[in-house]
Amino acid sequence: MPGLTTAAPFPDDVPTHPLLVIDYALLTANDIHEIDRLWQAATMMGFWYLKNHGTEKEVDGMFAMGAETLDLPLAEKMKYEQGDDGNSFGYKARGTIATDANGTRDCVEFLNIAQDDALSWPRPTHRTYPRTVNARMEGTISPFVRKSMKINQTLLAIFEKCLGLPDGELARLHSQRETCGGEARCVKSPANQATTGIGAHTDFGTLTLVHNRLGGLQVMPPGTDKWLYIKPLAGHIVCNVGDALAIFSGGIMRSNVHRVMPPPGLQSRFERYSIAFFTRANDSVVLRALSDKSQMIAKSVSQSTGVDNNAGTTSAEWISRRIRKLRLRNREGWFESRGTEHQGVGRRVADVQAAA
Ligand SMILES: O=C(O)CCC(=O)C(=O)O
Ligand SMILES: [Fe+2]
Repeated sequence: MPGLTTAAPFPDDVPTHPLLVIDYALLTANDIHEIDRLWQAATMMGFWYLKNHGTEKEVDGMFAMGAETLDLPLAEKMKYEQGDDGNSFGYKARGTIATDANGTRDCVEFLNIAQDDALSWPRPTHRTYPRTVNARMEGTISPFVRKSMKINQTLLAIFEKCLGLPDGELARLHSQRETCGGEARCVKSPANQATTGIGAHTDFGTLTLVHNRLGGLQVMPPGTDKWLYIKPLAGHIVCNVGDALAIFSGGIMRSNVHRVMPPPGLQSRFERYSIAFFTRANDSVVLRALSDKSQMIAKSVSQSTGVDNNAGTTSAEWISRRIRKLRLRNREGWFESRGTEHQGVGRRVADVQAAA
């Protein structure tokens, strides 16, 4: 099954970044030491591995669903294309978004399924999907979405405490009573590529869960200008903080730059599939530091001179703007796709590309 077999081992002669491995079972058992390690990972690097999460069966199903769907004829997939207006849900064809400021075309295609559609199935909340998605909605996609939401709710409940926020404050911004931009994604990169799959970026939302079997995901650790691979570890999720959480926390939590390159070594000869789940705030939530709810956040904001922690837009506008500006048809606005330019991330990405 595509994406399920390790086609070739991850090479041991490429530079990798060793993320902290966090044990989900220990987090749910309220283990103080593990919570401390999670907090360290979320604030210093913004990325960590998560083990013992109990979603392996659903993840296998998602790889199979993604491969079935992305193997459909292009004409069939194009009926569901996300378009140039900033919609995230649906199919994104290859070569439609820019991987850098010069407008270099991406080489990946992906499928985004809205969390809200998976939860309201069989009634669509946002849109409809190809038949291969519908066939697996009940048995695979909805269970995957529910389990991924549960994991992120657990992580957010921990972050609330660490940030000195009242109980339920982050949960309230991610309520199931209102629509949100949360989505499940399957990304497919063709074999034997020489160019960037997904350009340097930070994620738009709150938290991201990534399931990888082949390498290709890279991070640039803070304070460096080097791209390092994240080695896929069997059964481990790669988790990362997105821009919305960095903003809510007044910059205490880190939304780190990453990108997707062709898999390293012999792995490059194979198609690469990855599965991701993006937790994003409710559409009407205004992205701003929660200074009025936490002294710790207020202090961080007051100490960070020159950093504007208010995006000044709602979550829905923020996501829509960034997706719209990534599309090649709207190329002139590429820098506006960066999102956290007000925090220096946009400049950091630009510097990286200028130096490359
Ligand atoms: O495919 C991956 O490993 C990561 C994908 C990613 O960064 C994204 O879709 O935002
Ligand atoms: Fe990402």
